[in-house]
Amino acid sequence: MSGAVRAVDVTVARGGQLLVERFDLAVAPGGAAVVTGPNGVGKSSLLRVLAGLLRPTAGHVEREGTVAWMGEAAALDPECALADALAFWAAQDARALPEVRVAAALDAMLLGDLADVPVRFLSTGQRRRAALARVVASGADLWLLDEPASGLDVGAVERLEQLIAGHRATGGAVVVATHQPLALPDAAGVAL
Ligand SMILES: Nc1ncnc2c1ncn2[C@@H]1O[C@H](COP(=O)(O)OP(=O)(O)OP(=O)(O)O)[C@@H](O)[C@H]1O
Repeated sequence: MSGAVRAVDVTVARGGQLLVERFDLAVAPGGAAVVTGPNGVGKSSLLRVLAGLLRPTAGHVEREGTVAWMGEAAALDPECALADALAFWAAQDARALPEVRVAAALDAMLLGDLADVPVRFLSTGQRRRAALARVVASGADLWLLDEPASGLDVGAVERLEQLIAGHRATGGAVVVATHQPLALPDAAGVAL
């Protein structure tokens, strides 16, 4: 696995407001960056630019590998059992053995007992863990995570930190926007 992202001289403006000006960032395979700053400063917007979902006003972004994006909504079918909803996306990602990937991702986020429960019954924190399981099951090289720890209990935050460490150990790259402190060794800090 080899994931990476590089932002070169990136400027981001939204709604006539300058959010990020002449920004540079390089996250190599195995690397991580943590984006912090007050509400409305532009963290999500920057992550969207890194993902290619939003065009920068100036500058450019280079990505290496496949990308998993985790935003506010998990986009898991509320009527489906959790494992089936995750398997749908794992299959879209054209990876081999989606069911095996989903089972491993559910285990990784301690959701195995909820595999057959419809998504609409999940609690806030369980939904967040399900969204993370979707990222894990995607097998993507570059993870872009917007507030992944929001609503998670202490144990789930530790799981998240372990998942990110494991992803990086295999050559994956991670950029996280967060208000909550996360233990991500050697991560580059980006304070907006
Ligand atoms: N589609 C849009 N059109 C115009 N302005 C927008 C749009 N989306 C966001 N903004 C504005 O851009 C600014 C940055 O928003 P963004 O969501 O990137 O902030 P953030 O740092 O992630 O905030 P938070 O910590 O609250 O999640 C805010 O002032 C917001 O109102």
